[in-house]
Amino acid sequence: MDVLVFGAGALGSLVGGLLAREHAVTLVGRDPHVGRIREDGLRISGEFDAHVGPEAASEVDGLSADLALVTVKAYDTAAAAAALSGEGVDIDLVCSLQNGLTEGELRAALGDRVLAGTATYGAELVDPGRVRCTGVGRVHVGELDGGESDRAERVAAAFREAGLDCEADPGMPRRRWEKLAVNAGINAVSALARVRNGALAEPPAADVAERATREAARVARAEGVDLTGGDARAALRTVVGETAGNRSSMFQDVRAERRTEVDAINGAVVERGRKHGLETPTNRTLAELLGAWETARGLRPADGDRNR
Ligand SMILES: NC(=O)c1ccc[n+]([C@@H]2O[C@H](COP(=O)([O-])OP(=O)(O)OC[C@H]3O[C@@H](n4cnc5c(N)ncnc54)[C@H](O)[C@@H]3O)[C@@H](O)[C@H]2O)c1
Ligand SMILES: CC(C)(CO)[C@@H](O)C(=O)[O-]
Repeated sequence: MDVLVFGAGALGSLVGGLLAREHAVTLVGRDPHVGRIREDGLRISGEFDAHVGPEAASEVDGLSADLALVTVKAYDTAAAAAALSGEGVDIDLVCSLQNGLTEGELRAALGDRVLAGTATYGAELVDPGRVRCTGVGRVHVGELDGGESDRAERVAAAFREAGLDCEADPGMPRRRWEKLAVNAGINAVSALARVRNGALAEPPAADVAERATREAARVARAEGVDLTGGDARAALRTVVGETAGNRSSMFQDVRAERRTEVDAINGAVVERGRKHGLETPTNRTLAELLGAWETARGLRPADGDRNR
């Protein structure tokens, strides 16, 4: 399979680098990472030990692929969608492995070529040309609206050929919403309280996290997804327990003074809830507080366009 990875940062470099052991891969990213990969290949450390030689580019013009994986941060999705739907690029299928609800933007630009994906691998870019796998997880891929899918099965088989743990899932809407509900509970709460995930097992942080997760499950049900508040809270507690020693990605972003994905996580819960006439006060407060911090730090566009 010819695979293009749009957004060769931590996750994209890890997944793309592992796929490059078996498939023709082009990593699309930015210098100095792209330049180093061209000169010396990509080194993968941590849970894997590999030195691979994918193609690397900083533009998609002139590229073609059977599959494009989208691994930019959620707030760069619009730019990814615009690039991948451009005239100079020829892509058959697109699959996001991002956190947050980003498929709407991708589908608007790329139509029914878009598959849903989730990834629970842990990745960290340690230096240009070097990525570390901090945890072996699993990739799930499937139709945005759910159902059996030959094309998702083909993608999953290609991932497995390269030694990645990957399954096609006919229940991607529920899987996406459950992951969103867990991220809604963990990420902003841990980032604002400046605590590792394990601190969300105890009140009062646990109460805030559970409220955010329960609100997300209520919105999911309004969207037609079969996710109870109890199931979502059970998933939250499991992930908090399994990742007790981790700093969430949003806590890491705040520590590094980077823009967070709060708009695509808690903000998405608020916006989808509003469409259904549902109040989501905990998610709204979390999104507003992190938004205020990002604005004060000059990290988000001043015009209020959340997705730029
Ligand atoms: N890192 C992980 O362990 C992990 C695990 C699961 C899910 N995720 C999700 O995956 C997504 C990516 O996370 P990450 O940690 O890899 O982020 P990252 O910031 O390391 O990687 C994103 C990369 O995209 C590049 N990029 C952005 N716009 C671009 C453009 N127009 N052209 C070329 N390159 C561009 C950036 O330069 C950056 O290197 C997020 O939604 C995150 O929540 C990450
Ligand atoms: C599962 C998770 C919350 C663990 O830290 C992760 O998705 C994250 O940090 O974004």
